[in-house]
Amino acid sequence: MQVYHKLKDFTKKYPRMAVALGMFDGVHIGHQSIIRRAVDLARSADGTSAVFTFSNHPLSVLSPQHMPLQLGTEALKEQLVAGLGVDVLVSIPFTREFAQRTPEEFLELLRADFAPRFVVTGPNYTFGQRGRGTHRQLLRDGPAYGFQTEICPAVLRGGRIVSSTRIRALIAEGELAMANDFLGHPFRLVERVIHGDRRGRTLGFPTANLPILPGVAMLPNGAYAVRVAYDGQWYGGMASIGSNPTFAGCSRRVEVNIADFSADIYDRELTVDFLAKLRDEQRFASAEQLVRQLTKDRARAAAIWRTQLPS
Ligand SMILES: Cc1cc2nc3c(=O)[nH]c(=O)nc-3n(C[C@H](O)[C@H](O)[C@H](O)COP(=O)(O)O)c2cc1C
Ligand SMILES: Nc1ncnc2c1ncn2[C@@H]1O[C@H](COP(=O)(O)OP(=O)(O)O)[C@@H](O)[C@H]1O
Repeated sequence: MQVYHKLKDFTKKYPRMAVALGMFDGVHIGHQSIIRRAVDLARSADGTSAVFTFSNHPLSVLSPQHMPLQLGTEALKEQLVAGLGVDVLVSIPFTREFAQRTPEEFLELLRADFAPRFVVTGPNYTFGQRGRGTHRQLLRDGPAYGFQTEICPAVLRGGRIVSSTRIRALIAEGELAMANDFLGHPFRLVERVIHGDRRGRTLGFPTANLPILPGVAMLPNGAYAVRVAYDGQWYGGMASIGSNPTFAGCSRRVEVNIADFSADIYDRELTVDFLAKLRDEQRFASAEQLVRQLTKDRARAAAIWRTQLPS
């Protein structure tokens, strides 16, 4: 997949585009149906599939106080979109200047830079100044700009609409099984390993520490069964979300003990998929008691990740 962070004239390089439009935070099963439809339409037209999105949420510019925690970073969105077989990802910053475009100017930009044959989006998508452009305008005016529009219906699970807003709430409440069902993949963190207190190795449980960036959604504190991708390889593991209350404490972070693994991976990127919660975070009376609990956690985590490692 080719990734662009700036607009330019893509029309010569990528003919007959099918473009999926949206923020796609979390790339959940509703987003996946939109993006897959663009991929299918591009294939059937022997053309190019593209996702056109923003690298920052529009509310971060228009109304920062209403900005929701994001289900993932740019790096995560890129990973998940690539996994859907998309040819081109265009992810540009949303700026005040961009927000000034009228819906008609946005459509003109789409024609000039993408010249799409097909535009695919969801029923809640809006575009142009004050979000005045709706799916109805796309359906009505698309042909004048050279494209057909497909609006994918909202995806339901258990009678409820799957949305990024709903998944954010599930993550905050620790409803991991339902969140993963709505996401269509395990809740995922992609981050670089930072330094900790170098205590993990002395306990017999080294833990690669990952920061929880401000603005990014995270599960409640506790111990979790996880799977971890490092350098193209999947491993089982267990993770702690919290601040090590048994010791002096630290800033809230994610710590991952990777099974059957030994290497220095400071500053390297890890992908951590949260599979199931094992227990709440506890303050133990001693390091020995924590170690005893971690040994039990490891056995329970292994029973979970063993069936969930991609080959
Ligand atoms: C699966 C797992 C669960 C953990 N649970 C707790 C806990 O309940 N309470 C706690 O104080 N620390 C817990 N820890 C964190 C350890 O205290 C921490 O990994 C250890 O102190 C090493 O810290 P360091 O990486 O900064 O060296 C847990 C770690 C793991 C891997
Ligand atoms: N099985 C493993 N799981 C996690 N990290 C490991 C493992 N084996 C080696 N490491 C390395 O050890 C570091 C964690 O050791 P630890 O003593 O907890 O240090 P820190 O407190 O700096 O995280 C990781 O960042 C990684 O570089």
